[in-house]
Formats: sequence, C-alpha cells, structure tokens
Amino acid sequence: MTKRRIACLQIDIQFGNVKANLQAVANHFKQLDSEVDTVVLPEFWPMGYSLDSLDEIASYDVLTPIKTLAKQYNVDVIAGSVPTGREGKFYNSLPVITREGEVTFWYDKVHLFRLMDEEKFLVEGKDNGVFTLQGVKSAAVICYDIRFPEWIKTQMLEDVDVLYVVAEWPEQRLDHWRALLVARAIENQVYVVACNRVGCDPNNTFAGHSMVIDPWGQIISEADNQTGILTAAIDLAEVKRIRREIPIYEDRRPDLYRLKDE
Ligand SMILES: NC(=O)CCC(=O)C(=O)O
Repeated sequence: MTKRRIACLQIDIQFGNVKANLQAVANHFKQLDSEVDTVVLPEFWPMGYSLDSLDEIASYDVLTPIKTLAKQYNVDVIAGSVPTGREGKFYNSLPVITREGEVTFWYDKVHLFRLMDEEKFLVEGKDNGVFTLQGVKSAAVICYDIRFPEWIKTQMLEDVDVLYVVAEWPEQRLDHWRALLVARAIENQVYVVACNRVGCDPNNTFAGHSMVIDPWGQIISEADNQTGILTAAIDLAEVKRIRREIPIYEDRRPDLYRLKDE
C-alpha cells in the first residue's frame, strides 16, 4: 500500500493552558475525515512557548489522552512536540504514537531557537529523527531544524520517503517557512508534511500555512492562517518515480562536500 491520507491539526495554542489545548486537539480529532491514517500536531502544542513554567508542564501526562485518541480513531500520530524532563534537564521532544496507542519513537529538537529563548531553558538533542511507521521510512524534525539542510540531508540519506516538520513558526517569516519547506522537498526528493500553529502568544503571531509538498516540490495542499485541519493524500510511489527521473542520490559527490567545520 503506497497511499496515505494525512491530516495536520493547525490549532491555536493557548499559552500555558494544557487543559484547553488537550481539549482543542480532541475537538479536531472529532472532525477528521474517516480516510485519514496519520495525524500531525504542531510544536509545543500542550502549552506554547511558556518556557518559564516547563517544570510544571513537563510533569503533566499529556500523552495518555493522545494515545487514547490514536486508538479510538485508528490513526498514527506524529504528536507535535512536548516538553520532557530527564536528569534535571528539559528537551523539546517529538513522540511518534501508533494507532495501537504505543509511543514507538522520540526525537529531541537538535537546533535550539535563540529568538524564542530556547537555549535558556532547554538542552538540544543529539540523535536523528529517522523512524519507520507502518513500513514507511520517515523522519521528523522540529521547526528551526529546517534551516539546516545538512541535518536534513544526513537523515534523508537513510532512504526516507516522508519528512514531517512540526512547528511554531511566526508570520513575520512566513516567506522563509514556505521557501525552506519547498527547498527541503526538492533537494531531498521527499514528501514534506509540515504542521504549524496559528494564533498569538505574548511575543509572536504565528503563521499557520501548514503544508504538504510532493517530492517534485509542488505544494499539494496548504492551509491559510486560521484554525483548521489540512488534509492531503500522498502516494509514496511518487518518491521512487521522481528519484528515477532525476537521480540525485546517485549523482552526489560527497568526496567534495566539506560537512565538518574546520
Ligand atoms: N520554534 C522555532 O523553532 C521557530 C523557528 C523560526 O521561527 C525560524 O525563523 O527559524
């Protein structure tokens, strides 16, 4: 089966209000079309960028309700990101939850975004975001990570077909969001599924414009800046077709690429 139907939940995250945000996610699940098999949530959906309350928020169990929704609606969930606390440090962490309600993978954001003070409150991850979901080699990264093509390429070299991006991307850089996502799709010949939030927090207004982009770089579905669900069908056979048409993976010259700073 090469076809998938994906839904990005483009929610308006209430600053620091875990209960309201869980309710918003549950309400959006109720509106899913019955063909959807994969649901994507935005970055830090339980609380937004209320980073000075991380201690309290990381102690809430926000995943049990999402596992229940995954089973109830029989969908896999790229569960945006949530704050996790380990050994006295906090991470911006993306869980993958299967339709059986199991967390099968975690990715910690590798590039922390100074303009939103992440480096003051969080520790960066070290491992890549590649996982297999229902037999499909996939990868997931978080927001600012998409500005680092080397990081994305490192993962795409593992024969990945779909790149998920979860974000809280402000509207003042909407043009960067669109251009970077399209570039990552074209240069890696992958589907890009990007879920952003809408609404405001005390410092930013967020862009929305969640997008699904095919491996040729065509935007096959794009949301506006309102709350809602962006749904799109993808056909993984397209990845192989595009890679045959322009065989960039065969034509790479890694012997010439200087990827380590000296
Ligand atoms: N939450 C983020 O990582 C935001 C990244 C961002 O806005 C950017 O311009 O990069």
